[in-house]
Amino acid sequence: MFNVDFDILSRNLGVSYARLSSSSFAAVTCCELPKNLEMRLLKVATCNLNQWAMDFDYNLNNIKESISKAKEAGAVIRLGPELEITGYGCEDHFLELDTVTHAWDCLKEILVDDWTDGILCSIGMPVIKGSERYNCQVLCMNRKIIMIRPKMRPADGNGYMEPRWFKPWQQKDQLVDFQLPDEITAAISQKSVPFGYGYIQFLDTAIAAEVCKELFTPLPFHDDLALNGVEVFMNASGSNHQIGKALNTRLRALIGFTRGHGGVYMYSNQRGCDGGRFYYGTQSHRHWAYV
Ligand SMILES: NC(=O)CC[C@H](N)C(=O)O
Repeated sequence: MFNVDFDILSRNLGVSYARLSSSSFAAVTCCELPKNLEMRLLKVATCNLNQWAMDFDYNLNNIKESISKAKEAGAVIRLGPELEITGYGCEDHFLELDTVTHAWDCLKEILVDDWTDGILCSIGMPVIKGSERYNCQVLCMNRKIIMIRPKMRPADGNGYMEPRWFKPWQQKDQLVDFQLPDEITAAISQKSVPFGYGYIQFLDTAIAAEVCKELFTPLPFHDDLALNGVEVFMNASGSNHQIGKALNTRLRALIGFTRGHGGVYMYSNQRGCDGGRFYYGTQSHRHWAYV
């Protein structure tokens, strides 16, 4: 495919952090994704949750329940909506340090128990790196954090104000090392994780996260990722309801993408109201095509 210059930085994780020498983005290599069928079918679960802004216990329970249901259904990938731990509509509560700290506490609860055993979970939460706050998908499996993918195209306008709370990630050419909070390190014996734009290379497939609006913007990142072998895309959304949007905007975008690139596109959205200003569209989708 292309030359890979492996630069192993995180042996403690059991995964390797790879910088691609001839490409503009990076990959995390990982163990074999558990397969649930002899036919090598991959079962995936997109979970639409009716989260409530700042209700951490309630949101965490919904997330746990959705992971249980995904596992019961035999899925090996579970995708939840954007910022599902805090709720999407926290508005200026995102500016409070406690909001991010509580989100880590919730993630810790998920990681210390068996929730992520045998299933890749993409979980939405705010993360502070350096002095900046990012809207992230935290990809976890087997009680470890495999990668953190910050949103790169913030939603602004039409009632959205993400730039007020989150900085868009702009380093398209690399994954960087993120030092996990001490409490997480103590709980799961993991010190750091690759953070940025990249994908996870499993032995038998490659998977990448995408965050809501990134599906709809010009020059989308998924083109490059698909051309480099990513087959499963996980889009976590906080997309509000508007008449006609589900069929005319979302579904068309998904079908257009998979028609051109093949693979599987998973889409998960928040449901209903969450205390903020939006009523969220309720659809979840997964669409696939062979090319
Ligand atoms: N959270 C977002 O990125 C929203 C993006 C876009 N406006 C939508 O409704 O889907």
